[in-house]
Amino acid sequence: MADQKNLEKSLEEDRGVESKKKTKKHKDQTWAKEGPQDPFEMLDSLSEEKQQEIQKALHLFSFGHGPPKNLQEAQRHTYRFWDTQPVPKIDEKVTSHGPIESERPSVREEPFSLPQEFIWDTLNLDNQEQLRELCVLLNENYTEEDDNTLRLHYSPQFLLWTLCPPGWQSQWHCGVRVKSSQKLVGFISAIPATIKVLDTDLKMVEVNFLCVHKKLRSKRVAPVLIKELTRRVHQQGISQAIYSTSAVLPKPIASCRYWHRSLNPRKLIELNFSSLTRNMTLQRAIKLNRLPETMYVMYTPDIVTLPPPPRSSYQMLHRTQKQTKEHREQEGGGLVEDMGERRRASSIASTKTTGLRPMTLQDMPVVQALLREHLKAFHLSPSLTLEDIEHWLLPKDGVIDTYVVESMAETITDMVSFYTLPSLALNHPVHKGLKAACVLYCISKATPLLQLMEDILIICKARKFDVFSALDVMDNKSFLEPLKFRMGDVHKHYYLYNWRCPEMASDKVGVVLK
Ligand SMILES: CCCCCCCCCCCCCC(=O)SCCNC(=O)CCNC(=O)[C@H](O)C(C)(C)COP(=O)(O)OP(=O)(O)OC[C@H]1O[C@@H](n2cnc3c(N)ncnc32)[C@H](O)[C@@H]1OP(=O)(O)O
Repeated sequence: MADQKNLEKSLEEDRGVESKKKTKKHKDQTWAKEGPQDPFEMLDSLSEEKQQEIQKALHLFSFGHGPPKNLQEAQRHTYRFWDTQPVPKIDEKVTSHGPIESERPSVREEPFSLPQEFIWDTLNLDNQEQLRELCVLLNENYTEEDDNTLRLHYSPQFLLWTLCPPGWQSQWHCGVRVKSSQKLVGFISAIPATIKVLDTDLKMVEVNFLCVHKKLRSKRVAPVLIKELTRRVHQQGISQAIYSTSAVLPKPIASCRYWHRSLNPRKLIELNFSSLTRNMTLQRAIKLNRLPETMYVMYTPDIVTLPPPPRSSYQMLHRTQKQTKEHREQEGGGLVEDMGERRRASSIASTKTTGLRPMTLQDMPVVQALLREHLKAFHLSPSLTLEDIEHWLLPKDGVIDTYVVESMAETITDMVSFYTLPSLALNHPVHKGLKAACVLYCISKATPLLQLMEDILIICKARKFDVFSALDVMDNKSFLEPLKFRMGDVHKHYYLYNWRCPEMASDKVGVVLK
């Protein structure tokens, strides 16, 4: 409460600062000083009350509020900030590829200025309290919920996974705090990545989690965060970045779309995540989305303990509930050991694929080779070291899952990985939240892709995921419709900073930005 008051107070003070900024003397201290004179600058010279009235009116006409949502809006929009950056213009026809600014930029030593009520703070995510603060900022401000029903809910483990991969740098976890209360009100992050664009490998950063507290919106904070992060990345000698947004900015290199497969149709409808179309009743939706009956056994020491499965392990575990019960009664004691490794294993009664199992540490080199070969087909793809594979793909509870298919010849022929993204249901009388699985990579060399993906859906349903989401990138289009995914409303536009590249179709994209 006290924090809230402080923030509101600081925002009022910020307005005071803004009016001071109208004088030439203070112009350098504006949140963002990037563009030529335009109608927005004229708006700035009006009183705060008048500006708010005009903003409300513009919002009512869905015009000029927030960045454009589609290409038509983008063509009418004046990009005050983006038109000053090394990115192609929105209407530019890009036919060549290469850097936009090839000279090494001179990097200023000092951070960009903030109004005096705010300070920069590099977050230390090893510190539990700071990690918690970041969760709070993102969980309360990252999702734009129109109807207030669902809000993304990032866990500390998820943020550590996305923000601290091999080579991460704490200065790229860039926060803004209110000086007086120390409340975290802004954030932007970068992580290192090597991305192949067409045939060029580029060391760059992936930028994500740009977030400004809801009470500080439309005050040009975002451009300052972006410029400050750019400065910090330039300091490390890196001049390119990749990022994705649902907004249309200058200028997408690819435009992708989310698709969703209902695993729990009743809940998704009750939560307004999906809706019933004409001629579709709830019963029909349930029937339509039904998957082969599943029986899921979690072999963890505290749930059920079994002796080592035989070499052809996962087949043996495909048994009926009755058989499993009998087996449990006969055996008991001992931990699941597979190929000498103590581990938590899972099995599904009705999956079809022989040898489908969770990935382990020993699989890493083969998975790396499989991915490397698979990603060659795309125009935009990451190069992943063994350390990256371990970080990004090795299963972590509630964060990332990877399943592989081990053939009788003991080689890994196929793999599917997906991460977990929970949402919180706000003020819902029955449901607390929603659990989504989001696919990263699907590679099928021996198993038909449709069969493999159906098995993954069965696993996800048994593991209580409510929905399985996929972008229409890589080969995903080939299984989306056959497996009854429905096209979502949200687009994901991909961008490169300081790199010109002709637009590519979504199925040429081999990178999934979290
Ligand atoms: C070499 C290294 C380079 C590193 C940097 C590479 C570039 C990285 C780029 C960042 C990649 C991020 C990837 C992700 O994280 S995408 C996720 C973005 N975050 C959210 O959607 C969370 C909820 N929203 C918010 O927190 C705010 O609405 C944000 C912070 C998004 C904007 O705050 P606000 O609404 O208060 O606006 P403003 O008055 O401060 O600023 C208005 C200006 O900002 C432009 N804008 C609006 N939204 C975005 C957006 N998502 N990416 C880039 N620019 C954006 C907008 O067009 C306008 O510029 P222009 O139209 O006048 O030109």
